[in-house]
Amino acid sequence: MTRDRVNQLQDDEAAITLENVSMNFGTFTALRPTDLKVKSGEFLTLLGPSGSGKSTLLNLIAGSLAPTTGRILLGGRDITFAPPRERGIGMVFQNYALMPHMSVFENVAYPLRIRREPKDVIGKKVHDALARVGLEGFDERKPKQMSGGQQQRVGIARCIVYSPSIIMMDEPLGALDKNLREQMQDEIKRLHTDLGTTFIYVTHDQEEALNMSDRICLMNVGGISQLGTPDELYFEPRNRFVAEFIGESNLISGRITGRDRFLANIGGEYAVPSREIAVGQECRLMIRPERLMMSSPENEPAAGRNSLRGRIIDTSFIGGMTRIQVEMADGMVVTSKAISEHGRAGVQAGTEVLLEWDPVNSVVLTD
Ligand SMILES: Nc1ncnc2c1ncn2[C@@H]1O[C@H](COP(=O)(O)OP(=O)(O)OP(=O)(O)O)[C@@H](O)[C@H]1O
Repeated sequence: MTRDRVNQLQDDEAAITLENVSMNFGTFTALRPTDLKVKSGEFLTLLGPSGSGKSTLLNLIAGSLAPTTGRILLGGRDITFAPPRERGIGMVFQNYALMPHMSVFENVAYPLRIRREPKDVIGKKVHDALARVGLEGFDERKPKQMSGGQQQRVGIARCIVYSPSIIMMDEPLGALDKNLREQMQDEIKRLHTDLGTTFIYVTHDQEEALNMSDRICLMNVGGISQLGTPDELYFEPRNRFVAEFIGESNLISGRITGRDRFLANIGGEYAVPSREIAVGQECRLMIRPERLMMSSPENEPAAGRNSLRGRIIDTSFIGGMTRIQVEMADGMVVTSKAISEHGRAGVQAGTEVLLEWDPVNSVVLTD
């Protein structure tokens, strides 16, 4: 997804607004006071490690939890204490939560029966929903006669059948194997595009979040670490947690010595993108492994580039890319990544190399 697309989603068209929302369980704070605007029509992912507060935030929006402080607005309507059924928010769960004794048709029809829709309308809507998830002809099956992926498609059909204004999915692909997960990621993305509905999606899998989202809300210990597009989080991480959670990163500790100068603690001064940071401020310099260009140690770095010299201590072939670990004379180890080439020479352990990078491809992190 592009930033252009996210910019098209207007801020003032918030589907959900959280103002100062927090959640305590007894003396334990699961969610610190949080502000969040989910834009109408966007695919927003709540990403974070286990225990970071993703499900708590989702349950507050769904109405299965009431916040300790703050307000939750759906469109302009205050729903902070409204019961879940009055919110019109659809949910898809990791464990599918299907009714085992009911057929696929009856499971998907259930939300419409509760809403007392006429029989012929129910028949049409259920078949439309099943067609959208590729389950035509499965009406009479029972959930246990289906694979995990098929059961989750039923879960999704049951959610979209009554056209909720917001669809929330809590680790919906968590129980599926990798290939099926990737296939269903694409299906869910397509569904989001077709429906145009606001999606709020929970996962702890960063690749899934990068692949699917318009924006990612990265959470850590009960708070939002950064909210932004996938490329903002990858290229402009706000702090060390974001830099390490999203993708791989090299972090060099040191301090700022001038407007665009950085001195590493273990020695070596580097050019960095200029930022308003006080001279002397301790910080870390972050460089993504694929930005460290490797070449022969006889080479001189190109003008304006930073460089390190070291020795390869390990390489791992990971398909399209090869990870190369390089140790400097002072013991610091950095990781470089290069496009794999069949039978490539010169990347075996023990080889001396020059690593260089353009300062614009590094980020100074102050916390
Ligand atoms: N009902 C509860 N009572 C007490 N503590 C709770 C309760 N629900 C959640 N917590 C705690 O709140 C914190 C956040 O939990 P939450 O389920 O929101 O995390 P999560 O990011 O969704 O994690 P996971 O990826 O493991 O599902 C955790 O430390 C959890 O133990």
